[in-house]
Order: sequence, then C-alpha cells, then structure tokens
Amino acid sequence: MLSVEVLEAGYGGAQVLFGVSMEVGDGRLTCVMGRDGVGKTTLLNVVMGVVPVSGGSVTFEGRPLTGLRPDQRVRLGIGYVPQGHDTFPQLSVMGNLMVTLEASPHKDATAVDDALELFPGLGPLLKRPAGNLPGGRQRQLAMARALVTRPRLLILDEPTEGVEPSIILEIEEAIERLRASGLAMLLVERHLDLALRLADDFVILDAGRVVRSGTAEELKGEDVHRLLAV
Ligand SMILES: Nc1ncnc2c1ncn2[C@@H]1O[C@H](COP(=O)(O)OP(=O)(O)OP(=O)(O)O)[C@@H](O)[C@H]1O
Repeated sequence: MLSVEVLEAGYGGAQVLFGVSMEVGDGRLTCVMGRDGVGKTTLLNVVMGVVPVSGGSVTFEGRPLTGLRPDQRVRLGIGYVPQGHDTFPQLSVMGNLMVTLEASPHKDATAVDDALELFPGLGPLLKRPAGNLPGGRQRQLAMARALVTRPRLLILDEPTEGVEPSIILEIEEAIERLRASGLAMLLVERHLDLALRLADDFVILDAGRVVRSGTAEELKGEDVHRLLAV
C-alpha cells in the first residue's frame, strides 16, 4: 500500500533521513519507533509531502507521490494526524468535521456519523469550540477529521502524547477498531507496550537510519528497549 524506498531527506543542508526503506502493507499497522529526534516525524512529513525528498521514493498504491502537494496526497486517500492539536480552535467540534467534509472528495455525510460513532466522547461536545476541549478530546477530534476524508491509509503521529489516561484507552480502542475494519495505518508511538498491542509491523529508527524492522512477532524476542532507551 505504502512503500518508502532508500529515502534521503532533511531540512536545508541538515540531512535527517539516510536511506530509509519501509512499507505499510494492505490492512496492516506499521509502528515507527525510536528515541527523540531520530527522524520519525520527518519520515511522516516526507510521506505527506510537507518535507521534500532529496533521494529515494515514496509510492502509494503503486503511484509515485513525488511532486504532489499534501492536499493532493489527502485526496489520493492518505489521512494525516500530526502531533499536537490539528483542529480549527474557533470552530465548534461539528464545524471542524463539516469543514473537512466539504473539502473531501466524496462529500458523504455518513463519514461524519461514522467518525463520531468511533469517538462517542465527542457526542456531547459538538457545539463546543474545539480550542476549549481538553487535550485528549482535541486529539480525538483531529483523528475524526482525518477519518471524515475516508482515507485508505491513516498516519498518526503520537496520538496518545500528553493525553489523559482515560482517553488514551479510548484512542487505543478506536485504533483497534480501525485496524479490525481493515484500514492500513502508519503510527509513531513512543510507548512500547501500547505499540506492541497495536502493531503488526515495526520500524525502529536511530539517527535517521532503520536499525530494525519486522513483524511484531519477530521483534518480541529482541532487546528492543535498548534501541529505545534514552
Ligand atoms: N523544521 C525543522 N527544521 C530544521 N530541523 C528540524 C525541523 N524539524 C525537525 N528538525 C530536526 O530533525 C531531526 C529529526 O526530528 P524529528 O522531529 O523528525 O524527530 P522525531 O524522531 O520525530 O523526534 P520527536 O519524537 O522528538 O519529535 C532533529 O534533529 C530535529 O531537530
């Protein structure tokens, strides 16, 4: 579904990713892990076209993404939930979802119902300005917005970072349900226990290079903690 090959990327003269190759298979969840600053977010931003590549390629469903803008990648079927609160803070929860629906290629309102069904905690908050919601609810809204576009690949950058424990559970459940529905996902997650519960496949980065990759089963016997410890 998503194929990254021998990717080189960075910011100006500062190279961050060195020959990174990885895949997300149909209906599979691939988790990218690694210490702070190893290039996880940069990898996601390259897939979305936010950071340009200086070498290698990114292919989605057999189509090279080179030269496509982020919004064009969304239209092709890639949903992206970046780190932090990716919502329109002044708009209500429903307003956030409707704006996204209007910008989506399909304009099928049942996509809003489906997204809200996945996050029942948002139901009583539909009229509240997004910027006034607790952090975890904002994160759920950002995920709901990405889902309204009906992506075939969903990219999540640390969806549980800074989120209240009770809402972390809800987010984990939502990711499990999306996985059961067959949605392919690319996830950056720093909590190894959570990642091991959710992921089919792993990619571990260190200093911009892939140092381990494989299925969750293959990785269980390895000393993964060593690669993630600060
Ligand atoms: N916009 C930017 N301009 C210049 N350098 C950047 C920019 N964004 C990130 N970097 C640098 O690129 C490197 C990789 O950062 P990146 O955010 O991809 O790491 P990460 O693995 O996602 O870490 P974290 O979990 O801390 O976000 C770091 O050295 C960082 O300082």
